[in-house]
Amino acid sequence: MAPHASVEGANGSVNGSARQSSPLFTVQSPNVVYTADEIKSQYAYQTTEITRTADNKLVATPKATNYNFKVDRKVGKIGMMLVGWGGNNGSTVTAGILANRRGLSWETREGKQTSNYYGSIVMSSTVKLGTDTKTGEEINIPFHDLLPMVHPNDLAIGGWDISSMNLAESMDRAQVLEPSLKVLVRKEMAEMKPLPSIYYPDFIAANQEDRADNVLEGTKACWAHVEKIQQDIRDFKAANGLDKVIIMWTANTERYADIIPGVNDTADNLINSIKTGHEEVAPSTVFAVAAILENTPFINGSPQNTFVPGALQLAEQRRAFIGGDDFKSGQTKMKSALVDFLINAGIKLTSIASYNHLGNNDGKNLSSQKQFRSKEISKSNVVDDMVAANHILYEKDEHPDHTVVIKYMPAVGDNKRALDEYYAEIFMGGHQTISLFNICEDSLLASPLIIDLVVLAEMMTRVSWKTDEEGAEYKGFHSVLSILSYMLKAPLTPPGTPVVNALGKQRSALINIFRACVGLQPESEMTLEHKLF
Ligand SMILES: NC(=O)c1ccc[n+]([C@@H]2O[C@H](COP(=O)([O-])OP(=O)(O)OC[C@H]3O[C@@H](n4cnc5c(N)ncnc54)[C@H](O)[C@@H]3O)[C@@H](O)[C@H]2O)c1
Ligand SMILES: O=P([O-])([O-])O[C@@H]1[C@@H](O)[C@H](O)[C@@H](O)[C@H](O)[C@@H]1O
Repeated sequence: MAPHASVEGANGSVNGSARQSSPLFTVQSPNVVYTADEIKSQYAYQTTEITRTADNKLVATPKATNYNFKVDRKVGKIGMMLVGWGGNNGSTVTAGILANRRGLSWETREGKQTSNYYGSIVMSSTVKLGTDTKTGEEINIPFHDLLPMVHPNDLAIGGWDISSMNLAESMDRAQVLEPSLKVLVRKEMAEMKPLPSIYYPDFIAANQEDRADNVLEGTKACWAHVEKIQQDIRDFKAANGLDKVIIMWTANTERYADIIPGVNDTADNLINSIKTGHEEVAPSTVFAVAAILENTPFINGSPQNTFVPGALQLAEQRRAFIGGDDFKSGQTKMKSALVDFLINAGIKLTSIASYNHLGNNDGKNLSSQKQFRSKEISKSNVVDDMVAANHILYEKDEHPDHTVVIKYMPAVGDNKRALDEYYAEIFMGGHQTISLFNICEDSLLASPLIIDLVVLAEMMTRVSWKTDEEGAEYKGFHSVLSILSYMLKAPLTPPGTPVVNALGKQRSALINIFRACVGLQPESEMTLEHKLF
């Protein structure tokens, strides 16, 4: 008996360019109702409440909370606007979507290569739907078919860059893609030109100045910048006949902004600070404010603290979606899986040394201490939740030594080298040393994450929920889309809620929330049907 089966997507193939036809599956349940426009489900959310007795014993009480979910099935026409469009990631993801849309193949030294979306959890991973009643085999379906999601091939693409290069020139500058592929998309890419952007020199490395030839007037925040970006968004929507736009920051890493009471601590203060030209307001925060005011989801793919408290409060007030921070693409992605495994195996990790060097423009910008510091923070905090969860191995506030080093080495270009040593205590005084050498082709790892973040953020604009209470109205998830954490190093979460970095937990949360939207309980992996004979 084949224990597993993978079912092709509803569009005929997992990565195919065909459009979504009818849904791959339907849920047969009294708790799920399908109409042409919506899927409505009733869902019993099972949790375990912990209380303590007088003598400090734990009491676990199962609890069920009933939710009603509603999914709008109409995807509409969606656009993706990238800040930093002319960068390595921006030009690579654009070329990748064009190639997939046209089903391109090209010659490489290893032979013919066809377009794909490998590295995208949405387009190239599968999820277990259930078990075949006749064969007993596990039925796995493409993640993309779990809910009615936009297909990346359908995305209209635009954006901004402080560099005036068109996307073909940017693609050449990036030195990421094979010439035999570039030639096939060059004409289309050459017609794509980034909109001029805002450039506040103090926020990125001085070594970026030589590419800043496509900038709006003004070197610090002003309300005209917000209004210009808002107008750019509206113009892009109108020019492409879009129903929705998702904005992604894939521009350079900025230095952290100081959080200053009266300046960026509240929505009103932040807006006033922009209007009065306060020099501590970063370009990424100005973009975030403009996106929020346009009720356009804004995702931060870099590590800086774009979402200062005032920006977060504004998003909550406007019920606009934001997410971030910092794509989790290579060294940190591996770390968030490996540390989860080691600690959950009862192995006491005592030291993590993470060195990496890269030669792309990101590396050049990160060679400046203030910008490196932003990245060091996002790369270092990724183990905190896993360590804190195991009080057998670690005393309170005890944690492994953890160091992060990034060096700019132009020769290796976009092919970042990540060298890690994990050192751990094992049984009876033994030690385990794990040494990793991981060549991360940075933009080819980050581009699928950009796609996932855009597709999932757009999906969340069509999901709403309500309780069973009399008169309850459907509403969206919290403005801070922590559901996106799988793609991010430093996941932004609603204020006061925990940060989860463990890769497995992040993926499970994403899948199980989407299962709940169609009335399906989480996949427990218990497979009692195969154990109780
Ligand atoms: N694997 C990865 O590539 C990876 C992983 C995690 C995070 N990131 C982050 O993603 C970002 C982009 O990475 P990249 O390799 O594409 O870098 P890149 O330097 O090639 O591209 C950044 C682009 O942003 C532009 N830019 C800078 N400031 C701008 C502004 N204010 N407005 C508009 N454009 C602006 C630059 O001109 C450049 O074209 C970086 O912050 C990087 O740290 C990358
Ligand atoms: O995602 P990851 O490979 O851990 O981290 C990476 C860093 O090591 C490196 O500086 C650069 O490649 C990217 O900005 C990315 O952030």
